[in-house]
Amino acid sequence: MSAARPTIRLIGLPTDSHSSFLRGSAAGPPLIRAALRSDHANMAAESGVELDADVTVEDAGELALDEGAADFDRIRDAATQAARDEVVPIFIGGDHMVTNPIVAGLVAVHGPVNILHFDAHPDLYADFEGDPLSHASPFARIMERGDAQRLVQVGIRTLNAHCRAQVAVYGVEVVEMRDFAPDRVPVPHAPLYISIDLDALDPAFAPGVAHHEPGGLSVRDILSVLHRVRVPIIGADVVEYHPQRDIHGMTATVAAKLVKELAALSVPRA
Ligand SMILES: NC(=[NH2+])NCCC[C@H](N)C(=O)O
Ligand SMILES: [Mn+2]
Ligand SMILES: [Mn+2]
Repeated sequence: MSAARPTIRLIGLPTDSHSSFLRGSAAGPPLIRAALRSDHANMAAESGVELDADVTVEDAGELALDEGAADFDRIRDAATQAARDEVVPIFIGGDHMVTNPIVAGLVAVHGPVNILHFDAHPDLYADFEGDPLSHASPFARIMERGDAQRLVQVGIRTLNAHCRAQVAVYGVEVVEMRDFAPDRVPVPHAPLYISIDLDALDPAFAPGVAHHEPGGLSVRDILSVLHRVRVPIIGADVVEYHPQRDIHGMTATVAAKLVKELAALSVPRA
């Protein structure tokens, strides 16, 4: 990666076969990509970093997935290849199972990473409905492999007894929604990976998700935390966009805004 001008690699992950309750996020990636390139906006992040000008955007399209067992390896290998190519991968989901193989792939190059995770759910189930690769379990798999030095979770508001026990077992740092303020979030250092489940947002800001959980974050809350990141990220994902639950594409626009702000975090801060 050139010190002067980093490259991000946009990778769509059209998969929702490990979802619970509702499927539909597999249709998300092209709609988020279209919202990112819509003429209603421009490519400037709020920091002033401009995609295409200050950050090269390499769009890899959708990864070929077939809902079979090989999908895990395909996603993991795409993350590893991006790291070896010295580009910053930004994955567009698809459901939250994808973060499990993504982190496995990045760790192969970077070693154990620090994760900043926004979600209504801790996604730490030992397994969910019998599926260890469930979108409700990615961070249990990551923590049990030792792939994370730190896992900081923000916006959590669905902790049941099982997940509270998992938090304790894995030493997860949780900023629950009931305690949230942007400056209360411990922003980890490098190597930093950021995962955003759109249901971290209140349904008023992001109706286009399966799991509507009231009392969530605002878009500005998430941006206020992202703007406190001081190290260039090694990768990120935005997941769980469900087009069929959206209203006038507003959640696709929110997802695209987050992709743009995440891409800007590939640039070292002055
Ligand atoms: N990433 C998710 N949507 N997790 C699924 C949540 C599972 C279950 N409904 C719960 O509330 O604990
Ligand atoms: Mn969630
Ligand atoms: Mn999630």
